[in-house]
Amino acid sequence: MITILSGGTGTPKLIQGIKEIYPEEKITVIVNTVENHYLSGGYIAADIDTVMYTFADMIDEEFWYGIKGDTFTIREKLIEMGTCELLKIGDMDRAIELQKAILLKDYTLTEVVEFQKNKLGIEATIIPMSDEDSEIKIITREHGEIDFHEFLIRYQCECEVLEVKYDNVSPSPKLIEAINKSDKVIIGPSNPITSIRPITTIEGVEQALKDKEVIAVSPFVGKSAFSGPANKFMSSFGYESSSIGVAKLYRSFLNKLVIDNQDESSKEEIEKIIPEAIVSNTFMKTLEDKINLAKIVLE
Ligand SMILES: C[C@H](OP(=O)(O)OP(=O)(O)OC[C@H]1O[C@@H](n2cnc3c(=O)[nH]c(N)nc32)[C@H](O)[C@@H]1O)C(=O)O
Ligand SMILES: O=c1nc2n(C[C@H](O)[C@H](O)[C@H](O)CO)c3cc(O)ccc3cc-2c(=O)[nH]1
Ligand SMILES: [Mg+2]
Repeated sequence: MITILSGGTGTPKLIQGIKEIYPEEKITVIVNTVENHYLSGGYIAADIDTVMYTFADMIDEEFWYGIKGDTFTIREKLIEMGTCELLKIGDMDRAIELQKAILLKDYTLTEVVEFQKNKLGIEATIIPMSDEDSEIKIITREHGEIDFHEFLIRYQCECEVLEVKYDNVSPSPKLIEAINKSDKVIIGPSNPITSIRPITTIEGVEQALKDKEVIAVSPFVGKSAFSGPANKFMSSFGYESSSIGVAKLYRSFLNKLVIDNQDESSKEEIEKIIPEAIVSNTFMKTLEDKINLAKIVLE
């Protein structure tokens, strides 16, 4: 049984490869919940929904959020009536969010996700990192403290990032047990600061990871992330935005780091920080790329 630590965009691509070659019922995914929030009566759990939609083969692969082919009738009517939502939410996606808000009145997020993933025919286990809500804030030079989604969407990540803040939350009931029971833990190429670190800094997680074979895929090539604001977030934490920075951030529990062919020259330096760096193609453009990378992390 394997456990995968996931955020949104990066790890779901790797999951697409893993689920082609590994029994889905033996996969557990622990998902970041740091950005979850209520919006327009629904409960947005962006990274959880991206992981669910990826397993259910309904993810919109242009944006890595939302459901492919979704319509936006409600959004358009809301705008016509003068209500603009920061997030672009499709009608089917909104149904999933509304159902979460309805069920969360009587059930925990862990229970709600279990119910919804079963309804979507998903055999993998999907566990929120916490059942507690938290808020992630970005401290910027230009606008002070702003919401994560304001930073991402309204300001298109263009601010100077001074700090990233999020609450410490308690682990969801099955989190530590999932890590302890797994033969291997895979940290996907998600944003190390806003997707992975919120999981690894939860009480008990780092200790549990130290007893496991942990392999990560770097979300960086050279000094840049493949996509998104990871560069700025790493720098704000004092880590270089590179695979070397990832090795340093995860050094207390990481056994292996998969780095891109273009970073071959960093292998020696990384192996002074963690036991092993594996050099491979880490660009996941095609399903074949994703399967090849999955074979490496499952070895
Ligand atoms: C805004 C975005 O957040 P989110 O959508 O939650 O994304 P993640 O934090 O899960 O992942 C972003 C992370 O993914 C890396 N990425 C994307 N495509 C690839 C790829 O083909 N190979 C590879 N090794 N990494 C990939 C990317 O560099 C990002 O850092 C966000 O925080 O970016
Ligand atoms: O950058 C955006 N991210 C959107 N996201 C993704 C999310 O806000 C973040 O980009 C990532 O999850 C960052 O972790 C959505 C997620 C959902 O679950 C539902 C709707 C959206 C809509 C947007 C959007 O319009 N723009
Ligand atoms: Mg995310």
